Amino acid sequence: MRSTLITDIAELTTVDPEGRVLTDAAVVVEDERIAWIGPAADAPDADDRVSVEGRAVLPGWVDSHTHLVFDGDRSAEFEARMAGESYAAGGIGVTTSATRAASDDRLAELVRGRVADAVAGGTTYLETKTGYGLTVEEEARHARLLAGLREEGLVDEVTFLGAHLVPPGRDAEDYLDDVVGPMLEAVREHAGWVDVFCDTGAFDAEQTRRVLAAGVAAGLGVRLHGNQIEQGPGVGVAVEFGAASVDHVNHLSDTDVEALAGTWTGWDRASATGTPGTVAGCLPACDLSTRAPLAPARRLLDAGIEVSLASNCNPGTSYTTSMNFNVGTAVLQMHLTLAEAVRAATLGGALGLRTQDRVGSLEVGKRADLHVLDAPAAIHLAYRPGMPLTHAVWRAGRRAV
Ligand SMILES: N=CN[C@@H](CCC(=O)O)C(=O)O
Ligand SMILES: [Zn+2]
Repeated sequence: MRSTLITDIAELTTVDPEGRVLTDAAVVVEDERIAWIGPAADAPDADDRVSVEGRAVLPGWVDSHTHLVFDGDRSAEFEARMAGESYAAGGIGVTTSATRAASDDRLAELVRGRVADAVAGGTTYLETKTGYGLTVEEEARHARLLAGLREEGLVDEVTFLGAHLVPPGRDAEDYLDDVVGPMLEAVREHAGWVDVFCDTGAFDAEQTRRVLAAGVAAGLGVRLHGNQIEQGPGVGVAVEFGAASVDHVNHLSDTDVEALAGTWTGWDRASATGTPGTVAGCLPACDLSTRAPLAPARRLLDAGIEVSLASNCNPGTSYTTSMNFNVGTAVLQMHLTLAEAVRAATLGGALGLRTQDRVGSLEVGKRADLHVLDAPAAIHLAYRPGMPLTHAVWRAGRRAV
């Protein structure tokens, strides 16, 4: 077992249950885990020693919502939106055509490049989805590709999103017969989660229930896209199914907020123990790129709901993997404190992936996922928006950047 002492940390944001922020701190990493955390002056000996020379360190970002398997360009659609058009689910079909035409090698290269960008920006745990295939063969091809990259340790969680859009030219019920039948059968060995875009122009409540029920029967965990375009049934269905996360949540009724809050009654936020409920996944870059009202993260936190921040990297609504940008935006525009935003982008994402016991905070025994900023304090993420602040990254105890 090889150990490394990472020392001369000006500010160490742990995101542990007490929310401790240590100054003049050090961390010892043993293989892929954190073995010790404390004042630099008390640090034990280790095989290797790395000084971060007065920089800030925080847990690596947990990006709990991305769509990285895609080809093609939708910048004209974005430009039209900036000139006043609204976002509509139909654009997914454009990416689907381009993605179907891409070879296995090209798709793998594209995903690898996007993952490399994410890691270079401090992301150490990453979920990603299918959803631009929309035939049995294509969804299976994308799920297989992602499972291969998970084997390699490049991505961490794979989600099946066959119910992203009814492909142009197909009848909805007939398509869903495929989704819950041969498509699910083909992807279930590759994916850990099932997801549905439950919104105007995509799938309604009954269709969503049908897909989620089939996914659960196939042994998959539940997550959902909901309440992005309009107030609708997404949050209600997510709660009904005990989803780990419902993401977007731009348009919420009081009943939606109460329903989400009700899922967190068995969770003790102060000690981060108990039974987690349905995380409200907020996607600030997507909200800006679609000119949607920013998800009400402040209101959700105040109601006792755990919130995550994720990049939602995809070509239609959020073409970025930058978690630094999302965290800065949450502080600047969504009225989260820095501590709340960092927690949402680390432990919040982990809760939404039910991996909070392994990742999402810097605690002894957890995976050594560390993000070193080129700044003395983490508040620089909001104070200097858009600056290249990621200095170094350790992922599972290995230097990745
Ligand atoms: N809203 C649904 N899915 C993606 C967008 C997909 C697209 O437009 O290509 C999202 O999460 O925003
Ligand atoms: Zn999405």
